[in-house]
Amino acid sequence: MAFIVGLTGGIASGKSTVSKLLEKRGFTIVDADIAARKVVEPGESAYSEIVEAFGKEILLKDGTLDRDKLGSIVFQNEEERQKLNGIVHPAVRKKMKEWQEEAIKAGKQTVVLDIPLLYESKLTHLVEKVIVVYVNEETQLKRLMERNEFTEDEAKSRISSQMPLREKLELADAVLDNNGTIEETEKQLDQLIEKWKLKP
Ligand SMILES: CC(C)(COP(=O)(O)OP(=O)(O)OC[C@H]1O[C@@H](n2cnc3c(N)ncnc32)[C@H](O)[C@@H]1O)[C@@H](O)C(=O)NCCC(=O)NCCS
Ligand SMILES: Nc1ncnc2c1ncn2[C@@H]1O[C@H](COP(=O)(O)OP(=O)(O)OP(=O)(O)O)[C@@H](O)[C@H]1O
Repeated sequence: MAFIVGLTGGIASGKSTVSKLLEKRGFTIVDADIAARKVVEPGESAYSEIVEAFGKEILLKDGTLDRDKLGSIVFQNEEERQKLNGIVHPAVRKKMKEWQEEAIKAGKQTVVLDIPLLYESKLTHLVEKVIVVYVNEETQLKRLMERNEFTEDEAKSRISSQMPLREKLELADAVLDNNGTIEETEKQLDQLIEKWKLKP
């Protein structure tokens, strides 16, 4: 039976960076953010539900979601965000289950579920161990602002829409401290792969 590992953290804490390092080592990643983009494509059921709930003004000229516009709505307003989550999350869970089953059928010994909201969405029952990618608040804010070219307010509104990252530290089975260089994170990751005897 495959070993299912949860990978989480906070926005811009380095989950995708760690996922790429795991992929380089042959591990299969099932990425919630990728699933969340897939299930809102035109023609998918979540797409029409989102248009119905938020109106056509959250669409671009080509009919796809205006992610910036929808983001600015939902990260300023908890109720709007819960409305979007209620539409997207069930479809994301279904898509991730499909991808996980495909990986298991292909004989993978480990499957890593990269889920930003693993704790917020109470999904720890889906995994056997949880890795939290940790950065301090200052580093998180700086990297998020730099990556997305957000103002401080835009970045803070996204960060505050999640459980505080330091609280996730207490819940983790393993923590990767990503405040340093990527090489330093990579070293911690290789030690963890060894400790947990993870095989791709
Ligand atoms: C609001 C949307 C359109 C903004 O798109 P955008 O391209 O700007 O961001 P992206 O999807 O790449 O997410 C970036 C990061 O934002 C954070 N985030 C995204 N959605 C949420 C949310 N509903 N609540 C808290 N944090 C979130 C996560 O850390 C995620 O890794 C998009 O994030 C979305 O559809 N969110 C709802 C689905 C969701 O909750 N996805 C997160 C994991 S399942
Ligand atoms: N150790 C590091 N040193 C410097 N920059 C880093 C480090 N780790 C990640 N970054 C950068 O910080 C930003 C956020 O990293 P990443 O995208 O991996 O975070 P994430 O947790 O996947 O974010 P999200 O929640 O949005 O998916 C990226 O621009 C990435 O290149």
